[in-house]
Amino acid sequence: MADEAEPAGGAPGAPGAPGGEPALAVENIEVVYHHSVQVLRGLSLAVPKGRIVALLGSNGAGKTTTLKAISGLLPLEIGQVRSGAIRYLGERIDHVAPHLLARRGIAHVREGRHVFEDLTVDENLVAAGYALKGRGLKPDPGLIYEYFPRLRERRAQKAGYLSGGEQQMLAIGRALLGQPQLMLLDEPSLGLAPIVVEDIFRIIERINREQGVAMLLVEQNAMAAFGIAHYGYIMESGRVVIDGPCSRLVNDADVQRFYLGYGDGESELASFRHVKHYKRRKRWLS
Ligand SMILES: Nc1ncnc2c1ncn2[C@@H]1O[C@H](COP(=O)(O)OP(=O)(O)OP(=O)(O)O)[C@@H](O)[C@H]1O
Repeated sequence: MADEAEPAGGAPGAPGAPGGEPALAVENIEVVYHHSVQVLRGLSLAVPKGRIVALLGSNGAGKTTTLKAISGLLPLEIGQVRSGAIRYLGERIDHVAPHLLARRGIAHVREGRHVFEDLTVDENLVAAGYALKGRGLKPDPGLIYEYFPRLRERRAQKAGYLSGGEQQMLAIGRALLGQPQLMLLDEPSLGLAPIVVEDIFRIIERINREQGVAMLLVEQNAMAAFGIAHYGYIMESGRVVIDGPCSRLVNDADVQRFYLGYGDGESELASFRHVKHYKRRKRWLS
């Protein structure tokens, strides 16, 4: 688990911010789909340059929607950021088209390993070089193969025939080829065997460390995320309910009880929203 200084005023329950100059700042955004279905309700978070920040939460909390809001994909699903602001390297990006954001260095590795199945591994990487257009940078597949030697061995193979873990590696490799300054990773562990998850998370951490790329990591596998992230936010129903350095979150009694499921017989309390009530009740009982 990476160490992170305590944020100023970042007490559990009050969304704060990790220390360091932000690569990304999401400020109090509300997101609706189809002009009516509200999914994000005043969500704020920050990702400092060169850091890994985990975004956790139960199914349907709005994690994927948050990533789509940042990478500009919402309009494709008739979704919109209705209020609030998203800043990348200090500039507003909440109404910028996704291909322009990709060129500016935001790479979104979407849930479900999106690779071109009929293209080879090599061809997939060449296609990903698009993100470098106009930035005066050259794609470097050699770097990708250095991080993912298994892909080098299969470079002439069609991506559709790779294993799930190899496809996830290729999806991350494609994103990295664009030399991003911010990577959005949506559930890289999804559907993979624990040993493969360990392998991929080790590589993600190495990429962060060596390339200095900031990362916002959405994960259901909280322990895997806590293992590499510097700071974490936990969401419920479209807003952050608790945040802090991962070293603190993992030891926090409420996180353990309501999120990690280390219960002590209070299993009917299934959400952070019950925390205040629960604490009040505990005082009455004692
Ligand atoms: N295109 C869409 N149109 C309408 N509602 C949507 C759309 N995409 C997501 N939603 C709704 O928004 C809510 C949040 O979904 P989202 O996928 O962002 O959550 P999540 O936290 O990523 O969940 P999971 O962990 O299950 O992937 C859900 O209630 C979902 O049904």
